[in-house]
Amino acid sequence: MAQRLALSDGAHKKTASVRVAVRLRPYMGTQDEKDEGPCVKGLDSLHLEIINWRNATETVKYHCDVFHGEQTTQQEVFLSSVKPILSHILNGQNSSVFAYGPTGAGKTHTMMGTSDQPGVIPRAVREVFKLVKAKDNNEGWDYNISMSYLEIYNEKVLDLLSPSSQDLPIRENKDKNILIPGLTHTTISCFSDFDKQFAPASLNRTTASTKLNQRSSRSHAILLIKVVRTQRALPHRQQTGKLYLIDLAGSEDNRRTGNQGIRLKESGAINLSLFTLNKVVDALNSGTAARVPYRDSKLTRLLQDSLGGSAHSVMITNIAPEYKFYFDTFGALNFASKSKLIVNKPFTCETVAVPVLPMKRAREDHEAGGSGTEPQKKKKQKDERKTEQDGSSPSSPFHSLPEPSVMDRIIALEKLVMNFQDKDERSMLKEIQEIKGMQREPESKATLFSRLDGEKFFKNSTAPLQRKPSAATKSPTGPPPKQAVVQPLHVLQPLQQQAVVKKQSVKKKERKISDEVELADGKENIMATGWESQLDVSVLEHSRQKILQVLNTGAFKELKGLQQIGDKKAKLILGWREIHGHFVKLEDVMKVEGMTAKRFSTFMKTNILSTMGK
Ligand SMILES: Nc1ncnc2c1ncn2[C@@H]1O[C@H](COP(=O)(O)OP(=O)(O)OP(=O)(O)O)[C@@H](O)[C@H]1O
Repeated sequence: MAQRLALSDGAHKKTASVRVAVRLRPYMGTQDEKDEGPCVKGLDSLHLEIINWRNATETVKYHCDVFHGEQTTQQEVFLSSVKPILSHILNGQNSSVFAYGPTGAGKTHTMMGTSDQPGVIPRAVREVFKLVKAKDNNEGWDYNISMSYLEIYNEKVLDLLSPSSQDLPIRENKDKNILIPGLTHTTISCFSDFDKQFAPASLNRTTASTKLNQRSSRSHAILLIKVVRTQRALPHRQQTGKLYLIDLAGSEDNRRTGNQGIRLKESGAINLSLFTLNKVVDALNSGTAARVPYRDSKLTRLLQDSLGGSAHSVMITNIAPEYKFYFDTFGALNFASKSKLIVNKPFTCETVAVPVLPMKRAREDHEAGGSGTEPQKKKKQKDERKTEQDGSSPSSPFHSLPEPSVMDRIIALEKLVMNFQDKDERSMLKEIQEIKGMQREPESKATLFSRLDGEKFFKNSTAPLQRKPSAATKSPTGPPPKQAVVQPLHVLQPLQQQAVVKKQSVKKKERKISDEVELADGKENIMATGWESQLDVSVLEHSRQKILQVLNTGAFKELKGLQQIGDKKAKLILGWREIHGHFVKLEDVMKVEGMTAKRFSTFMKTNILSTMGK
């Protein structure tokens, strides 16, 4: 029976982390009807930046193990991100490469490629044969290479090499190897052998056209290349290494894909498994003994070896530059930065028992369907059923999962960004927030600009990432931002405008809330009540500007710092801002859902009083 030997003894002591590469596909104008320009761009081979959703004049910077820009070739992606982990499978260890990212971002292109530009899969298989050939006769081992190819479609495991087969079960043996009884294993002796099997089997994969991708993969495709090497001499040691090459289906926002009916059901399954993948990463990252929910989806059950398990893993996060992919890109980058923290512990899967061959056959039989004794079988079936009751069965109602609202997602993402920024970046963020605070004080203006101009924040001289001005997002004021981790270049509204209290001649009937105040620029203001007219006009206006500034630039927490604003209102304000841009005047807050005139009046009164003197 194959045993796992942890490489944690003596000289072999080492761990392998999940290597995270990010690949940005070229901008495809046709995918972006509004032609708003890219929302994300690379900075160097390790960094990229994306426009901050809260303020289009700011950017958020990410760090990854490798960044592949738009011009990167398939060959370069393979050489830098994939080739280095392939040799492990010749030593009985597992390796895995998986492409993750939103639909239409280039996962299939990266993994499969085209005949002109072959992707990771054909290149990796060629390389495995090359490595085996180089070793073959010199070291006294015989090598056997085989392939299996499956897809997970609507939470069903389907054999792509035997398309007529039904949903296959997933099992785990006592050595924690993941097995799929009934799955075809085909021995391949050269690359063309592989290609003969792989090319037609790929056509069996479920694809369909959606609004975001004409040929969208509706399933997760997993190619398994298994290398078994057996020592010719006694004691006939045998090592089994597996290479998983995984093209995940894309995460989807069905408001944009326009999915309905069967596409919507597929999408539910795709999003559920990716959501579970996220939970698995979270659990692994927490570093506690918390249960890792591998069993909650077929995908994570199969990837058990690849994440936090025994594999050397590379995750290629594919992202798209167009604005319509913005939130998916943001989510993918945050997921990538989480996965980067996982540390895998590589094992060698080796048999030392003699005689080797009968036991090997028994093991193969086991994988081919004859798995385990009857009582074991029953127990495993029970486990499967249990998993299905947990909600991962094909018939489980995916749509009944609570879909977080857009704002919940945005706020969660925001939290993630704050959590996963590099420490240095976090401290810079803090510093920048302080500068933002200073911006609120007109007397600090001069200091602010002198600091912003300083070397400390803007060392990079490349052109800043800027959204092309569109009606909804035009920044009202200020020069284009220079480059920084997060760029706070929201320039001040003029403060301390002269206000004149008009004679209180308007009847209360006509002005339900208040008397009338007219600003020097002629704007009408309907919030001042009797108590306000007692205040110094400049103090009043100063408070109003402060409140307006928080409403326009405050994050969730700062909004909640305002009187009368709870979680729900803060989210609604963020949502309003996202859609409409800035509040031009305070009264615009009444356009936010649930902010009645009466509430607005109380909101103003309490906030003006609380900001006075600050
Ligand atoms: N690096 C690239 N260079 C040129 N074209 C690319 C690149 N990446 C992706 N494309 C093109 O973009 C389109 C979408 O890519 P692809 O189908 O690979 O996306 P996907 O992420 O696999 O989507 P889905 O999850 O919906 O299957 C395809 O037409 C593909 O050829």
